[in-house]
Amino acid sequence: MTNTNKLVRIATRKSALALWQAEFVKAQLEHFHKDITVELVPMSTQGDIILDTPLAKIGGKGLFVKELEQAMLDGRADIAVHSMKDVPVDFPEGLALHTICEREDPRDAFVSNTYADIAQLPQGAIVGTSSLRRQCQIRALRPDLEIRDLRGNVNTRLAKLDDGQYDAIILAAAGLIRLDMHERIKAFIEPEVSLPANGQGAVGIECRIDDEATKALLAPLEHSETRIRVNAERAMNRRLEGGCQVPIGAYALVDGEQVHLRGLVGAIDGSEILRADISGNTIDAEALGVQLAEQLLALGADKILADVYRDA
Ligand SMILES: NCc1[nH]cc(CCC(=O)O)c1CC(=O)O
Repeated sequence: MTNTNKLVRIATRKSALALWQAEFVKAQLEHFHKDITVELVPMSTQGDIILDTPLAKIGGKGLFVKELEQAMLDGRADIAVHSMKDVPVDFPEGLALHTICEREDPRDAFVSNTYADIAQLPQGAIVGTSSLRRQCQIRALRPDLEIRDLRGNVNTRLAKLDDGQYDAIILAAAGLIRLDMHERIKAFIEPEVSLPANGQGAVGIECRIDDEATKALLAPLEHSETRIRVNAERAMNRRLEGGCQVPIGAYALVDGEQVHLRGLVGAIDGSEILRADISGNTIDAEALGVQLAEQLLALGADKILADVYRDA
């Protein structure tokens, strides 16, 4: 199919990372289709505006994507580029996640100006993260550390570290790598120590379900292995009814026809961490995610999550 003179407008947040991801998709689209025009439509979202309230308290779900979705529904934009980690489970009527691009490094990263890794942190050191998932896993590993809230976009978080407000902070490696700040990563935290969030490191593209012309243009950006991994992870998260601010980790790997999925649900104080894993055929990725969620529920995840939601 040729799409001569087709215009693709990308709704995007204005953070450095969101703009990088939108520019990445723009470059990919232009690479695969020489005859199209791609424009960025930058906008602010509720999540960018309410920066001083812990996300768990404002009910997190979709905070960073609602305005982008409205722009597509209104016809002011054609696609929205998201970090898969921040994409809610369900989509508004008329929109769907059409494309998942190849995943960047999914691990969490240890960032500090003084210490080389978590093991080197002295007793009582202050670690910045607002992620309940990172918090519970670090607390389980090092109960002596003091975890403090850390909000804002990647650059804001790094500035707070450089200010001396924290001894170390934990960020997604993918964000730092994309923003060309690889050298800020002192150590990668392996999934055995900090199981990543579902979708971490993957970029997804949402569009109108009936927009066949745009969907055809997006087709070459799809990465099937990443799709399988993220589908398994998101299915687990969905069955646990986890929003984007929950102490839940989900991480899948694909090896040939096999998908291996690990899941974790933790109490925020790190006092209890439930882990389970499952393997099966890639065709069953989503069913495996649901089964793994049910294993975790049977182990007591429902009680832990009920406590988290009650305290939020
Ligand atoms: N919650 C914010 C967010 N959403 C996506 C990323 C990083 C990039 C990615 O996971 O694709 C980050 C920052 C972070 O967790 O450090």
